[in-house]
Formats: sequence, C-alpha cells, structure tokens
Amino acid sequence: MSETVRELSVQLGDRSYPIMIGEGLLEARDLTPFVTGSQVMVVTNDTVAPLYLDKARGCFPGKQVHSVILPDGEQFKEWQTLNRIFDGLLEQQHTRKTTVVALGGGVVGDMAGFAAACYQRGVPFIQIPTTLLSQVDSSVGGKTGINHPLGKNMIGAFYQPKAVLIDTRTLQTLPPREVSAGLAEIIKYGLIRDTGFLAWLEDNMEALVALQPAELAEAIYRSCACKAEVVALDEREGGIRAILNLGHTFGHAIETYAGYGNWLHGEAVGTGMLMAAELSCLEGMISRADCDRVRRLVARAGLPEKPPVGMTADDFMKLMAVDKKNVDGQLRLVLLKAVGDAFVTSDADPDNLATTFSRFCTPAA
Ligand SMILES: NC(=O)c1ccc[n+]([C@@H]2O[C@H](COP(=O)([O-])OP(=O)(O)OC[C@H]3O[C@@H](n4cnc5c(N)ncnc54)[C@H](O)[C@@H]3O)[C@@H](O)[C@H]2O)c1
Ligand SMILES: O=C(O)C(=O)C[C@@H](O)[C@H](O)[C@H](O)COP(=O)(O)O
Ligand SMILES: [Zn+2]
Repeated sequence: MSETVRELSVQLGDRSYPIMIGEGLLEARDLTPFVTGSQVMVVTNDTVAPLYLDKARGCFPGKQVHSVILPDGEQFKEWQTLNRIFDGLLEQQHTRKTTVVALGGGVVGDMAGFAAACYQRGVPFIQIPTTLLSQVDSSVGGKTGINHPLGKNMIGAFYQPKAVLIDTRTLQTLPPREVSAGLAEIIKYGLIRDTGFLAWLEDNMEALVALQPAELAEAIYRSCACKAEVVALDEREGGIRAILNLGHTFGHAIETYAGYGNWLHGEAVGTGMLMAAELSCLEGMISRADCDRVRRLVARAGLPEKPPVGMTADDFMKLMAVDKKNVDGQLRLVLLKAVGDAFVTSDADPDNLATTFSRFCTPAA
C-alpha cells in the first residue's frame, strides 16, 4: 500500500462518516470497526466480483461474509434486480444487525444503498466504490435508488453510508470510456464551486485520462471534499445541493431517451453541462469564451459533445418535465452565474432554451 491515506468526513452530526482514500486500501483496511453485527452482505456485479470480491472479503476479518452478484449494467438498476439483493439477504437469514457493503460502480452503490435503506426498515451500509465516477460522486452523499422506464432515479431514498473506502488502485482496471464518464462529474465540481480546481483540471486533464496515480488521487480528494461540503450544508436537497445536478436535467433526458446503458451517465452529464453552459451564455451570464473553455475541457476528457442523433427539442422537453427538481410543473435548471458559481433557476427564457436545443440537436438523416 502507498504511504498516503487521505481522510475526509461528511459532517452530518451523529450520522457523520469518513471517506478514506488511498492506493491499495482494499488490501490494507480492516472495516470491522464500521460493522456492528457478525454478518456482512457484499453486493457487487459479475464484472467486479472476479476482480475485487476476495479482497473486499478480507476487509471483514472474523465476520460471516456472504455476497450477491448482480448482472452488470445500468439497465439492471431496476426492481427485479434490486429484489435479488433482498432474496440473498433473506435466504442467508440476515438480520437487522447485518451490514450491506456496496462493491462496484454507481449502479451497484445506488442499488445496494437502497436495499440497505429498505431491508428490515434499514440496516447499516458501507460504500467501496471501484469506478472513478463512484469514487468522486455516487458513494458520497446518500442518494440511493433505481430507475423507472419513464425517468432516472425516480424511486429511492436518502440513506447515508457508515463509511466510504476508496482504493484508487481499482481504477487501473477501468475501461477508458468509464474513466471519461468519471471525469465529467469531476469537471462538474470545478464548474459549480471551485475555479481553482477547474484550473488545476485544465493543467492535468491528460494525466487523469492516462490514470496517473498522483493526479487521480488529488482529483478524487478534491471532488469528495467538494461533495462532502455541499451534502453537509443540505443533505436532502432543499436548496444548495441541487447544484450537484449541473448538466443532469439534460443528461438524465439523454440517458432515458437513449435507453439505460447506451449512453453512460457521465457521458450524458458531460453533454448536459455543455448545454447548460450554452444556455447560461445565451442568458447573458457567462461569456462565449467561458463556454468554449468548458467545451474544450469536456472534449479533452474524451466525452461526447452532442446528444444522440435524432433526439429533438420535443424529446428533451417531455423527458425533462419529470425531473425531480421541478416544482408545480415548472422546469428548474442548474445554470452558471459565472464559471465556478452555479445556481438553480426556473426563469430561463424559453427562446434561449429553444436556441440551445437548435444548436445541439442533430436531426436523424
Ligand atoms: N447516488 C449518487 O449520488 C450518484 C451520483 C452519480 C451517479 N450516480 C449513478 O451512478 C451510476 C453510474 O455509475 P458508474 O459510472 O460507476 O457506472 P457503473 O456502476 O455501471 O460502472 C461502470 C462499469 O465499470 C465496471 N467496473 C466497476 N468497477 C470496475 C473496475 N475497478 N474495473 C473494471 N470495471 C469496473 C462496472 O461493472 C460497469 O460495467 C448511474 O446509475 C448514476 O445514476 C449516482
Ligand atoms: O448527489 C447529488 O445530489 C447529485 O445530484 C449527484 C449527481 O451526480 C447524481 O447523478 C445523482 O444521482 C442525481 O440525482 P437526482 O436526484 O437528479 O436523481
Ligand atoms: Zn451524476
């Protein structure tokens, strides 16, 4: 294991929890201090299990460790697959004292967390994220849930983990497309709240794409610090937490339109952030140069810059109408007052929104 283990905390009173970040942590950390009972249920998938399940078991010496291995993919973030977690817990006679462990990317994390929130009305859970996206975003903050054919993450619960263990070495097996997807959420933090981080990303993007360990560790730490701060301010998204949704109103529409799994969440968020930046520019808040700056960074991360061919303004409007941020049928969007300063508004000019769609949507041939 590397010498450096960096630790952050999500400050939520008696539900506060640590985020431990380091290379090789899966082989080095005893997580039993975060487990109250004698049983552990590791939830993972059929891609991650052969790579990391044995190592994860090693984090719980002296405990009885079972596992549920789910099929891999965003299309399985739904009821029937969720139910396999409950089947596993009941078949192995897990009790209220059991600890659920999410081992994998955001799909596994969101489902395992939701299962933990529901099983016997709530059992403790631990996040061991293994994708870049899950290490910088989904493992922190307690949003859990599943998709519905009509909308992303429509069924779920706020339910915080007891601890988050980030082993940055797991990223060395991640496919490049998944690395890019994670970079989208990392860029998001710079855009919403941290211009210093954004400038650092501009200096280090190629190192991140190439999975350079020191740069990765720094990006993960700074992203988690930003998310932990926002979540501590507003756990249940009554206000400021919604800025973490930059690019997601457009992005979730893209994911639903494309069919879950065809566009990665991070890819859709990358394009969604470009659309949000364009609209912010048309609204007179950021300059055209700022917009180009965002576009260049998203492109360097290897992310798509346009929605799927054939997706129309109408498609967007229908799908965005079910966004969770909407109030009384009014669309609410996260825009940029300035680079590094996001806010939520229901006042975007419909003409500017229409112009944004006309600049981004490509008609089917
Ligand atoms: N709860 C939140 O706050 C939050 C935040 C952001 C995203 N999300 C959700 O997270 C999901 C996306 O997460 P994701 O990007 O991690 O996708 P994912 O969970 O689908 O993982 C991506 C792929 O990488 C594989 N994988 C995981 N770890 C690996 C490793 N170390 N080596 C090789 N392959 C590995 C997975 O099996 C999968 O095929 C979406 O459902 C999104 O809605 C939730
Ligand atoms: O933690 C949050 O809050 C976020 O919005 C983080 C997002 O990156 C994430 O994709 C989240 O799942 C979106 O939440 P939703 O409430 O829009 O479904
Ligand atoms: Zn997201």
